[in-house]
Amino acid sequence: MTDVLKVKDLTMKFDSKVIFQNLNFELKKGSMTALLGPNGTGKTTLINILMKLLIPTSGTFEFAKGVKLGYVPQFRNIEADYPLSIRAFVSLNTPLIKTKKIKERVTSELKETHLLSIQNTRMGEASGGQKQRAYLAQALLDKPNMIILDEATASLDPSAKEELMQLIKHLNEEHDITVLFVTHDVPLARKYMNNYLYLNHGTITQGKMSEFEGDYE
Ligand SMILES: Nc1ncnc2c1ncn2[C@@H]1O[C@H](COP(=O)(O)OP(=O)(O)OP(=O)(O)O)[C@@H](O)[C@H]1O
Repeated sequence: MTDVLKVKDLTMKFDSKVIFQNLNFELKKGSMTALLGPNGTGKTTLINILMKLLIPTSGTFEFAKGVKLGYVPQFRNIEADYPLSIRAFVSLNTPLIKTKKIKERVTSELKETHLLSIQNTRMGEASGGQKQRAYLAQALLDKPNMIILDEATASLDPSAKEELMQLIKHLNEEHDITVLFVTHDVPLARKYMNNYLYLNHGTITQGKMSEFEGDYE
């Protein structure tokens, strides 16, 4: 399998505080990788670097040619009175003038994320799982071939978690989307992911999810 991402000697410091040092890892095309690690070890910092929102102190990273990255944040700050429908929310980043082609893309992603039948429900009234799938649909509109999910299951109930993970599995298996999933949920990662990156004490360990024995203290 080819690499979609190569990280070499990546170091991040905030002033003199070292967050991590000399990280080296690769992600394979079509893999499903959990990025695990205790609170505050730098997972979000690493993702922000990969998304080019932060510049690392030193080291390099390179995505393979043709990699198109999608980012799915954890849903939050959607108040009960939030006025947009699920469909309008998913369409937020599309051009103002909605051509037939754009409308069809939105419909197709709503269908893919099991939201089509409730597309007119207000986001404020939607369940946590529905809101989270709306964020996923938004990211899928750009047709990414790799997605990064940041704690996307963190505040969902067990059945909404399973539905989201099944959907991610489907995207991986049927649409060949490479997955990097930031999570604290080790059982869920064991069930759905095949590899892990464990970020702790400023270094990273990589291996098979079935063999993961991280220390979360
Ligand atoms: N802009 C910044 N300036 C200074 N320190 C920062 C900055 N951003 C993050 N940090 C520090 O870097 C460390 C890593 O933070 P980060 O949010 O990346 O951790 P995390 O592993 O994602 O944590 P969590 O699991 O709680 O989300 C923390 O100690 C944090 O306080």
